[in-house]
Amino acid sequence: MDWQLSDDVQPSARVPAHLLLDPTPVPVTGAWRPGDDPGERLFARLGDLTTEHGATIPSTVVAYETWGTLNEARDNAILVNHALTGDSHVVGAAGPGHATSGWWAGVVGAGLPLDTDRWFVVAPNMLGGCQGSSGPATIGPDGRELGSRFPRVTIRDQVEAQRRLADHLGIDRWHAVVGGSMGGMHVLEWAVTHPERLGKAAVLAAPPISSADQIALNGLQLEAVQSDPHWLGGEYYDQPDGQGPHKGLALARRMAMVNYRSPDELNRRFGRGWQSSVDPDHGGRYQVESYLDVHGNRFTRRFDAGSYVRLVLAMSSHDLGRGRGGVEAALSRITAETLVVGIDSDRLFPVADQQRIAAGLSTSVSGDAPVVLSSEFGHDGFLIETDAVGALLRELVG
Ligand SMILES: CC(=O)SCCNC(=O)CCNC(=O)[C@H](O)C(C)(C)COP(=O)(O)OP(=O)(O)OC[C@H]1O[C@@H](n2cnc3c(N)ncnc32)[C@H](O)[C@@H]1OP(=O)(O)O
Ligand SMILES: N[C@@H](CCO)C(=O)O
Repeated sequence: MDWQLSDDVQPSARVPAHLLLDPTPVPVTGAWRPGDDPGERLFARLGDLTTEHGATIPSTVVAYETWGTLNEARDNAILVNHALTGDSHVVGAAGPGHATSGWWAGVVGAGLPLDTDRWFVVAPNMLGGCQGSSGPATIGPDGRELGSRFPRVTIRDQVEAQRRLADHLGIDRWHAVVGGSMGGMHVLEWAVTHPERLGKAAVLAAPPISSADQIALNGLQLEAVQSDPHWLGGEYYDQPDGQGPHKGLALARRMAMVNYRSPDELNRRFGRGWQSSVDPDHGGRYQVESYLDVHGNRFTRRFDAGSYVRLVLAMSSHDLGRGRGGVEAALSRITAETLVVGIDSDRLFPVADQQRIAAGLSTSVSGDAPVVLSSEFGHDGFLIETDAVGALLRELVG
């Protein structure tokens, strides 16, 4: 690497406002302190990080949010890991006059399954992400986004960044580490790499290894982004008029959304309905196409294409058994009491994946089979079925 990050990293004034995904300058705050505002985004500078592939990320920054209070014994902390395009914003402000927001707002909070009156909940933005942690959109000392200079990272690299965050916060052992989808991959890596540092684990809708089928879906999405003429090898940030690989990124999201939802749900919701007054056979659109367009377009307004490519590559690299004698040998190293949850309509990470995890564990809370939730929402069920997911998590954390 021929670049170094300085301590006063600032967003570039040259970047068109609508491409500036995260306009917050990156002041490197100190560690969390009792009394800090819940849900306030903090940043930890975690030193140079050498990736599994031997590249160095200088002055790695991880953005994170916390809720609740770390007790004196420092043994009430729960790590929550987000999925591919999530962030540290698990839950926002709640109360009179405040809407509750965040991707697991029904799960984390006072009196909720991960009860913040009792637990100290920590949620980092993953390494390579675009919501505050080091990633391709990070501004380098030359005032330009790192773009392709940001190296490939793996699930293990992302967990290493989180391990450093735990050290930074003075948390030797998590009461529990939980996460869904790609976040579940992080949970598994935590449980295998640092078995002594967590008591309990929850793996939701995640596989122990990315299969050919999953890599194929990822590869198509990567191609969609990288074949956009505005991708420019990942150096697209300074194009005139805010141009960028928006079409490619939106197409990738549309492809992904199909796998996040189930055929039954899409068929029930949309059938063969038209979105327009014009018959699709004569140029109009089907409702389901419109739905995917909305999600694809919306996504380009909140996510960086370079980050997306790095994170999808990280997901494809996932193999719990790499260098450990295979998946089953790796699973046998897990000592955390583990909840494994699958969703019966998940076509992205099907229940067979969670069956393999549960069967390989000696510490699964449901024996050698996973808990299977019945939901028509497919993979996204872990985000939507918060009552069922929350009840399972409440029981796990005790
Ligand atoms: C841990 C993490 O992964 S965090 C990241 C998760 N969040 C995301 O991925 C953000 C993208 N959103 C999603 O994936 C999903 O919306 C979820 C999982 C968050 C929630 O799912 P649901 O509540 O079932 O929302 P759904 O997918 O039905 O989308 C609803 C939107 O589609 C719109 N929509 C529905 N039908 C159509 C249609 N025919 N044409 C256009 N838009 C449509 C709705 O108007 C609604 O828009 P609104 O949000 O402005 O109200
Ligand atoms: N909706 C989720 C699905 C992937 O788990 C996301 O975008 O992160």
